[in-house]
Amino acid sequence: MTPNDIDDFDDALSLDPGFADRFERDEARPPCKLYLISPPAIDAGFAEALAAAIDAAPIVAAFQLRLKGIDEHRIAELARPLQAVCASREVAFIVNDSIGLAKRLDADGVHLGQEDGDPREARQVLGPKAQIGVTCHDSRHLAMEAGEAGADYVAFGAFYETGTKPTKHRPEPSILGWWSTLFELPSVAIGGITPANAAPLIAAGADFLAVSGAVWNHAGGPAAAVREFAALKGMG
Ligand SMILES: Cc1ncc(COP(=O)(O)OP(=O)(O)O)c(N)n1
Ligand SMILES: Cc1ncsc1CCOP(=O)(O)O
Ligand SMILES: [Mg+2]
Repeated sequence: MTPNDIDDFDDALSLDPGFADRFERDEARPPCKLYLISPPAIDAGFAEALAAAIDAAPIVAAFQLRLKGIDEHRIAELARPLQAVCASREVAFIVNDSIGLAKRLDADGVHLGQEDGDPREARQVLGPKAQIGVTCHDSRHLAMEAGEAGADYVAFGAFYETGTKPTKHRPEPSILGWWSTLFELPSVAIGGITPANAAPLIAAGADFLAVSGAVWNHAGGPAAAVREFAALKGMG
């Protein structure tokens, strides 16, 4: 994809929704992977669902433990079996929001929102191997800042309406193409992504699709959802 193509991408998509299905993702780029986000609340039985989702297709690269409004000690208890599921399957285990909790759990990384802490501090605390991700909403500026601060990926979203959390930023898919043309650092697309609406994001150049509701709330169960994502062009 070239910068000119990127400018035209959203226009073509709005005129012809089938455009993304025919658009060729840059073949030099590795296939797009799935980045699972936990439901906002879980119980001990969730480890089984997580294992089923990961085992459904070899496209799951990462899992983020994103539990809201729960005491950190309880999150740590819930985390252990999930961490074991991920470790045995070579899936990165990422903690949301808290550098301290990521350190305490010896997680593979941490995801930081704009109010969650400084990626440079995360690097100091978690070390050179940690995967540090940063929320960049719909902002090219925030993404470049995150890259300069040493992030391992930049996350754009929410691309679509989502019931998982209230969102106020709505980037166009072309921000993913713009990013991938200029920078090597991987991008993550997030927000209301389903197998039915993911094609434009994959075609535009997303390296990872971060998904919660479409996997855990799928009528056929999480494994069926992951298989549907795996069948999309550009995933692999
Ligand atoms: C991969 C990924 N991208 C974005 C977010 C959102 O993070 P944040 O803006 O801090 O919002 P909360 O998730 O904390 O509600 C994310 N968690 N993961
Ligand atoms: C955490 C987060 N940040 C932006 S949208 C979102 C929710 C992702 O969950 P879903 O895939 O259910 O929309
Ligand atoms: Mg956060």
